[in-house]
Amino acid sequence: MATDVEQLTRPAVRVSGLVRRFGPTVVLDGLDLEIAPGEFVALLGRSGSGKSTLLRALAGLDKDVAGSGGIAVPGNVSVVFQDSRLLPWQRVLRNVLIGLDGRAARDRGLAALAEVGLAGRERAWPVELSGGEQQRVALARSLAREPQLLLADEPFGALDALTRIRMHALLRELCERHRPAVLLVTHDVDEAIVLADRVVVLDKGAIAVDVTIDLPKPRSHRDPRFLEHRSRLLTALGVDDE
Ligand SMILES: Nc1ncnc2c1ncn2[C@@H]1O[C@H](COP(=O)(O)OP(=O)(O)OP(=O)(O)O)[C@@H](O)[C@H]1O
Repeated sequence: MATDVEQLTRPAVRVSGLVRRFGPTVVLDGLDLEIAPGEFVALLGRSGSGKSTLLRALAGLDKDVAGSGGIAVPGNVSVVFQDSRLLPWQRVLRNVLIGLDGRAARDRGLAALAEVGLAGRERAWPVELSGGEQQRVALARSLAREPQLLLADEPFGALDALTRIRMHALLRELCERHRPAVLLVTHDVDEAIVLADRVVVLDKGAIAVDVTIDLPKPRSHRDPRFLEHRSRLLTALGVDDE
């Protein structure tokens, strides 16, 4: 039995020495990562560096990694992808409640839709919603499951810049209220700095950079410390900061 102190200090996510190969190609090469309960970690890395591979492993979607040891995650994990993955033949509330049963779950679904600003749209069809609204439904679907770990793979990558900024504010609020541990995969350095408590960079199969973003929220792009973080992270990604 774990003691109370162990319960409090135990990370929500612990990855140790994770290796993932596809044929001869080693994508994850002894990767270590811990995420504390309630901590928001953003994962950056060049295209093909293995970000989605890591996220899929944590989500339990990679059968070849599952059960191999090296990964400890909470029992209750939700995933949000770049496309909302709503079922077009189900109305909004039905989509939120997929896999959930009972009155309490229905109430959580309704509350989650209200939290993402979609109260009154429960009976809409996905096709009647904008891309940003569909991603809100996807967020509500995750929230209704009250996850201890939220995994997000470029959830705003397909949205226009203005909608993305609104979604940042929404995600920040939701995470502050519900406090899941979060791993957000993104290509967007600014998005990582705006949202995360920590930003990690994946390179050559392991975490190459691990930076705590100790700036008050909401964060301003004009804050010189924001710019310092951006510059450091862009350098880590091999991009020149003009
Ligand atoms: N099922 C698979 N079979 C073979 N190779 C794969 C498979 N899944 C991923 N890979 C390879 O693993 C590497 C990492 O892919 P992954 O999708 O994790 O990268 P990523 O960092 O998420 O990239 P991006 O930023 O472009 O989305 C790539 O070289 C990719 O081709």
